Amino acid sequence: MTDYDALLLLSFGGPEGPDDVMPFLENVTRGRNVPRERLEQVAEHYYLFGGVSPINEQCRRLKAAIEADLAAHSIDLPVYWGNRNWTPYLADTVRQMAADGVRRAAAFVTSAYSGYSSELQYLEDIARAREEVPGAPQIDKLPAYCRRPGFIDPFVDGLRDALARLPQDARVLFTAHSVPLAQPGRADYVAELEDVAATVAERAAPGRPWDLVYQSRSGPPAQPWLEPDICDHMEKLAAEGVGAVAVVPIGFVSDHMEVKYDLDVEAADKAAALGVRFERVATPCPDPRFAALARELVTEPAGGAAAGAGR
Ligand SMILES: CC1=C(CCC(=O)O)c2cc3nc(cc4[nH]c(cc5[nH]c(cc1n2)c(C)c5CCC(=O)O)c(CCC(=O)O)c4C)C(CCC(=O)O)=C3C
Ligand SMILES: [Fe+2]
Repeated sequence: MTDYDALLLLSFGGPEGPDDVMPFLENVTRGRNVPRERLEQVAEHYYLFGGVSPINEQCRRLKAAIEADLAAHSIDLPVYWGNRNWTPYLADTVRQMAADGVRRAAAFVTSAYSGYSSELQYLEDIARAREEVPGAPQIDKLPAYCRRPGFIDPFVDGLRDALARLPQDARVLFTAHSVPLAQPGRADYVAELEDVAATVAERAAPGRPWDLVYQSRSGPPAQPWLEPDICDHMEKLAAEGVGAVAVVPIGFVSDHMEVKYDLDVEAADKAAALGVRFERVATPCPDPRFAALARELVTEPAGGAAAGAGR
């Protein structure tokens, strides 16, 4: 049972073709102090994939999987999809929800953690979109879900499988998006990442050494961000004689560009150059347990209460 009359899948958005790439990057970085040089580099990552971000297809599949899971549990709840940085833009989705008579929606965000980029910025998106739309529904963001089994269990299974393919001395590297040290909510974000890493390590590889590393940093070089960077860390491990790594992208719910490029291309190439075997564990999003998580959160009595937006 649920008090809500709609579920909103809220995501980051991504380009759908080469002409979308620069306008998308300008949307993402407006007012955010990211050097032009960095934007041009990141644009190349998207061009390598035809200018198409994997995140949109992931969202379409996730929406379909959530709809199928709700139907299988006889829960009659329409699912909408809106993004921060690209079509379908959140404000347009909220306008459609209002036109359809939605009064109270729960938002499931494609980020599992607390902190500014992962949670607070999505609350700002919701507030801004509601301001733009007369008669907008109430929208409660569902709580951060990084400690829930629907998010953790697929990583545990994936890490066990990866380690089975690697030599006994393989090191486990848990990786997440870096953020500036000065970012609001950074301490909560790091505490959750450490907790998730420790939980997954304990269950999939008890006693084996592991490290938490960061990736995809941007911003001016003089600004301190969370470290160590995954590539720098692999260099250090290689020098210490580590010959294999199992890389667990705990910072991501699905195969975003940071996974498909920054890990599968950049970090994998780095590992190859160092002579280190590299196995990247899958993200949870294609797993049915992850789609079920949206239903679990929206049907829990406390579901929307933990982090309300726009009451
Ligand atoms: C913590 C975090 C997450 C995880 C939480 C979540 O999932 O929301 C995340 C997700 C994502 N970040 C994404 C893309 C980008 N992020 C950028 C820039 C930035 N990210 C930051 C942090 C995070 N980002 C930060 C502190 C910046 C600096 C500028 C700013 O303070 O905003 C830039 C600009 C270029 C660059 O600097 O790299 C791009 C293109 C995509 C889409 C990828 C795709 O297309 O598949 C996704 C899912
Ligand atoms: Fe980002």
